[in-house]
Order: sequence, then C-alpha cells, then structure tokens
Amino acid sequence: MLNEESLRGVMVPIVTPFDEQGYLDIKSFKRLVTRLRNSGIHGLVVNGTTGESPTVGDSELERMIYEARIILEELSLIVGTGSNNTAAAIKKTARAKELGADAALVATPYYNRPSQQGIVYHFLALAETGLPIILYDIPHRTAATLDLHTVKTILKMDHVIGMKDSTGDIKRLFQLTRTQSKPILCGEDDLFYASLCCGSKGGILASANLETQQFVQVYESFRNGKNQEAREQFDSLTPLIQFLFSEPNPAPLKWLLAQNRLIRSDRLRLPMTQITNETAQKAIRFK
Ligand SMILES: O=C(O)C1=N[C@H](C(=O)O)C[C@H](O)C1
Repeated sequence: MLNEESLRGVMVPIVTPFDEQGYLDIKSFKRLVTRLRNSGIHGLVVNGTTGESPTVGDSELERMIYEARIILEELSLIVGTGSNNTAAAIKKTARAKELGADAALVATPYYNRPSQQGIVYHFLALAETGLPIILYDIPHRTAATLDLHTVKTILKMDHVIGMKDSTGDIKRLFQLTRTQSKPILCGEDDLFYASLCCGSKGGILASANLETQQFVQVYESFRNGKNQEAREQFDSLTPLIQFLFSEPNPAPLKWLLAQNRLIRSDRLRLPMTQITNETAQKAIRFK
C-alpha cells in the first residue's frame, strides 16, 4: 500500500477506452496499462477524471482494477472512488481495497455543496475502509472550495497520505508544501515543472498518457538537481499539454491515443463528446 513516503513521481490517470458502441474496451485498456507500466511511471490511477469516472459502472470499474492489478504487479495502483454520497464513497473505496488498490483518490464532494465541516467529516468517515486516501482538490469541476484550514485538517488525518492539487493556484500549492509534511502532487499539467520548483513531490497528469517517458524524465532530471534540463524537457511538452486541454479532458487525449493506435476508438460517453473537426485539424502535428 502507498504511504506518505512512497507517494511521489509521475502517476498517470489512465483513460477508460470504449468501443464504437460505447462498451468498455478492456483489450485496449490492458494494452495501455502494459505500455504505461513499461514507460517508467511511478503509479497508475484508474477511474480518475480522465477515466470518465462519472459514467463508469461498478462492474466495469471492478474489472479494470482487477486487470490493472495483475499487469502492474508491484507498481502502485490508485483508484478514484470519490462521490458526493459519503456512504457510496466508503463502499467504493472498500471494494477497491479488496481488489488490491494501494490508495484511493477522493475528490471533494461535488454538487451538494457541503459545509467545510461536512467535507471534513466525509474524509474522516473514509478511515473505516483501511485504504490510504489522497485528497483531490479540483474546485473548477466540483464547485466545492476548500479553505486552507480544511485542507490542513484533512491532511492531519492518519489515513490521508497526501493531496492532489488541481486548483491551479501555485501560491497556495507553495504555501502547502512549505507547511505540510505530507506530499502535495500537481494535478494541473501545465504547472508540473513550476510545482516541482515549489516543492511538489510529483504529479497526477492526464497528458502523461502520451509522451510518458518524457514526463518521467522531467521528474527524474529535477530530482537529480538538473533543473535546466528538466525545464527544457518540460517546455517541449507544453504545446501538447495546451492541445490536450483545448477541449474538455479527456476528449483531445482520447482522439490522439486513437490516432496513434494506442486505443481502438476515441469514443466518450455522454455528456462528454468527441473533439470537433476544427480541433482535430490543429492536432495533426502531434500524430
Ligand atoms: O484524471 C485526473 O486525475 C486528472 N484530471 C484533471 C482534469 O481532467 O481536470 C487533469 C489532470 O491532468 C489529472
């Protein structure tokens, strides 16, 4: 299982491939997991935002955890188990643990807009699952804003091993890395290098589904004190990152993965839609 010392490096939130009819394409999933495992990543995230978690069914998720666990062997497996229903989050997290997950990535409860105290209780309640928890702060998707005090309160909980910061607020990230002993991970791809400079311990980065080794190199160069090299490696990735977030993630990512024959189809489940022809035209250079 993961802990606050081992939670670091480049972790990839894998896409959930669907076939043309919209069914889970487990063959593509297994192939992609194998490719990522062989690319030097430090961990894999199944059922993240990039994995289209809102439209993945329980049995589909169980199948993906089961298959990923086998392929990854000792490599860390993190599963997205967030919900705006605390009881459902507990159930999902406990099931992920049974199937061999090393930690759960739990987004703050969305839509019902709980109080700061309610959010604290939500994370406290997850202790009973026995699985290490990573707090996932992504306010532009959840519409749940975490006060700094709330973040610090949650990070103090024994079962919470760290945090993924997708606020895009580098000042806040810097404040957290300076005051908190638990790892803060970057969840905003275009800030990955900057976050390392500010003390993050790595990132959970959708873009690293592609050019995986290059993202790992940025992390390794930085860790080895080769800052200039890390910066240059990261700079060469920024046009790709910009393209991948030019429409809602993971639509551009699925399109490029399909174009590169890494998955069989760029199909998403509604309400997510495939990229427009105009966006596809801009992406020809990445093929
Ligand atoms: O799935 C994830 O984890 C990520 N999702 C973010 C998003 O889609 O908003 C982006 C980040 O790269 C990781």
